[in-house]
Amino acid sequence: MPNRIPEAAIHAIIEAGRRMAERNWVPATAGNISVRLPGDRVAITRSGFHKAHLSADAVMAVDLHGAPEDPALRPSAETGLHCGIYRAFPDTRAVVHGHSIANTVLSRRAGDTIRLEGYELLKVLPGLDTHAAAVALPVLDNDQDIPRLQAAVEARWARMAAPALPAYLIRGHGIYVWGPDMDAALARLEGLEFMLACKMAAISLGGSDP
Ligand SMILES: CSC[C@@H](O)[C@@H](O)C(=O)COP(=O)(O)O
Ligand SMILES: [Zn+2]
Repeated sequence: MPNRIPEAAIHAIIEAGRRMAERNWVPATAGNISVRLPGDRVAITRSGFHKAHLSADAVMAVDLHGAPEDPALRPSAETGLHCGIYRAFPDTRAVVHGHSIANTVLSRRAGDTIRLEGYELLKVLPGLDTHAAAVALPVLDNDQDIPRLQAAVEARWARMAAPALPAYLIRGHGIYVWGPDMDAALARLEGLEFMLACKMAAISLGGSDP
């Protein structure tokens, strides 16, 4: 079957995988990456591939409900979470998911949210133009039942003041971050991971972090 995914989308996904792997955010075969395509299609990583070594063969197309165009290929196990983000946020064109040490450790000891306050890097988030701000990053309980987890995500979004932050954490698992293009999604991911690493370092030093 010919690969009908635009070259630019494949390139963006491969490069994102390399960039996330360089930072140790996608150990083993963890993580998944997607790009919205025209016509209610999504290009997404296939399940079980190492994100440092992606090639065009590791990328496939699904519809906005996660149905593969080629039923012989298995998309990411978490395709339902990507598609849920694209359905909820029509301006979103890229979604990235990583498993860093900081997002895993901090989400395991958090309640419903992780507060990030006073960091210059908050300005990477849409609508924030000063460090004198605070955000509450949602933390959802992990669940291997992805439709049920997506329902919990949607219930949380419904309770959040609009506009929802373009990110959430899954407890002991990882982070989902999205944006209007891959560069924006990766910048938001890097900013959030930096702040989470700072928070973890502050706590490790025996201090607190607001
Ligand atoms: C290596 S375990 C990680 C997986 O269970 C999952 O959380 C993950 O991020 C990658 O799954 P995948 O199906 O390859 O997209
Ligand atoms: Zn994962």
